[in-house]
Amino acid sequence: MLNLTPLEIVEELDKYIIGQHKAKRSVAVALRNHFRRRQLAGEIQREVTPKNILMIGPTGVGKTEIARRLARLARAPFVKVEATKFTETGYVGRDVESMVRDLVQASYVMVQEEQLERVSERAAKNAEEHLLDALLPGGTEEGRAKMRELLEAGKLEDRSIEIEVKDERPQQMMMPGMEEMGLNLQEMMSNLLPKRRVRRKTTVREAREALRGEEAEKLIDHDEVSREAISRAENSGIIFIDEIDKVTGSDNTSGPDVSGEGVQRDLLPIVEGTQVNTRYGQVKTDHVLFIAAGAFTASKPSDLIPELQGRFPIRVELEELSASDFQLILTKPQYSLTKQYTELLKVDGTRLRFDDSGIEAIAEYSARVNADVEDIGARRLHTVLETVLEDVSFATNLGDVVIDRAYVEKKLEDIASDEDLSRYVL
Ligand SMILES: Nc1ncnc2c1ncn2[C@@H]1O[C@H](COP(=O)(O)OP(=O)(O)OP(=O)(O)O)[C@@H](O)[C@H]1O
Repeated sequence: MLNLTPLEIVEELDKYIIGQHKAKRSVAVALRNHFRRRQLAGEIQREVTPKNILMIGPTGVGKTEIARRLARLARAPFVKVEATKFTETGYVGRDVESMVRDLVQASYVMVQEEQLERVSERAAKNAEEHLLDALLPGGTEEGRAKMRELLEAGKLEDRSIEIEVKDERPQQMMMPGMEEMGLNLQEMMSNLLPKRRVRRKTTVREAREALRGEEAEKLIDHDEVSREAISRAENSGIIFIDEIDKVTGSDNTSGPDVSGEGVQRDLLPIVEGTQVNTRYGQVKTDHVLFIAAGAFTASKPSDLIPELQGRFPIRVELEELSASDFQLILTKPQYSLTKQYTELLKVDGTRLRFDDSGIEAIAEYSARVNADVEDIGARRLHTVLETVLEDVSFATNLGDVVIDRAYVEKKLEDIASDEDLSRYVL
C-alpha cells in the first residue's frame, strides 16, 4: 500500500472525480487509518478494526467511482457487489461469502499480473530460444546465430512455424455448489491430469506471444501468488456493497427466506470478521475495508439492524450533481468523456473540438432530462453525448468538427422536448 497522506489521497481523487469533497475526505481517512494500523505493534494492531464507510447519495454521483479510484490508488484488490443480489429467490441459500471469494480472486489476478510483469524479460528470452528451436531444429551453432540475427531484426515475423503449446480449450466444467465449498473442480482435475499439449501451425509473431505467456507462467510460483493474494485481500482489500438501502427490513414484502434483514444478518459476520474458505485458502475478513452505499430515499440508515449500523461508523452524504458539475465532469478528469471521444474519432481522421458553448449545452440538456425524466446523475452524460455524436461517429475522415451550442441544439432539441422520446433515447 502506498504511503499517501489523506491530503494526497484527496488530491489524487480530484483528478478523476468532480466535487464530493466530504466523501473524498472520508475515504482518505479510512485508507490512511489502514496504513496507520499497519505501523502499530502486533497486539494493538489486531484490536484496531477498519472504520467502514456508509455512503449516502443518489445514483450516478460518484460513489462507486470514488471507491474504485481509491482502491486503484492503494493498489488494493476491489470488488463491487449489489446487496439486493442476495435477496433473489431461487438462490440455494444466500451465498454472501461469495463476495469474499470474489475479492480473493481479484487479488489473485492482481498479484499474478505483477509477477508476470516481473518475469516478462526472462520469459521473452526463453521464448526466443524456443522460437529458434522451432525455426531450426537441430541446427548448427553458426546457423542458429544467423537465424537469431534475422529474428532479432524482425525479418521472420510472418514465417510459418509449428510449435507445441498447452491446449487452452476448457476440458472440465464447474459443478454447482463446488465453489461454495471453496473448491474448484477444474483446478483439481487439471492438477491431477497431465497437461494436454497440442502442435499448432502459426506465424512467428503469434508463436512468440503464446510462448512468452507460457514461459512467464512457468517462471512464477503459483503458491506464492496464492499466499500473497490472500494476504493482500486480508490486509488491504476493499469490498463495495451497493444498494444497501434496499435490504432494510422495511422494504421487504417477499417472506422470510429472501428478506432484506436476512441479508443483513448474513453480512454481519463477514463485516465483523470471520474466516471464509476460498480456492486459494482461508481468508480472514477482520481487516477488509467495507464501503456500503445506497440512495436511502425510501429508508434510512437507522433502518439497518443496529449491529450493522455500528459497523459502519463513518457516514458521508454525496451531493447531487448540477449542470456546472456536469461541465467539469465532461472536461476536467484525466480521461473525461470528451477526451475519450476525441481520441476515438481521431483514429478515423475526425478531429473533434468541443467549444465551451457546446459543453455548456450538453451539461444543461443532461440536467434537464435528469429533472424531467429520471435522475441518473452523471450517467446521463453518456447517453446524451452518444446522441450528440451519433452522426460524427457514423462517419469517417470528417476533418475538423466543432461541437458548439448550435450543433448540440440541432441534435437534441427535438428529442429533449419530447418526454417520451427522451425516455428511450437519452
Ligand atoms: N462526481 C463525479 N465526477 C466524475 N465522474 C462522475 C462523478 N459522478 C459520477 N461520475 C461518472 O458517472 C458514472 C456513474 O458513477 P458511479 O458508478 O460512481 O455512480 P454511483 O454513485 O456509484 O451510483 P450507483 O449507486 O447507482 O452505482 C461513472 O462513469 C462515473 O465516472
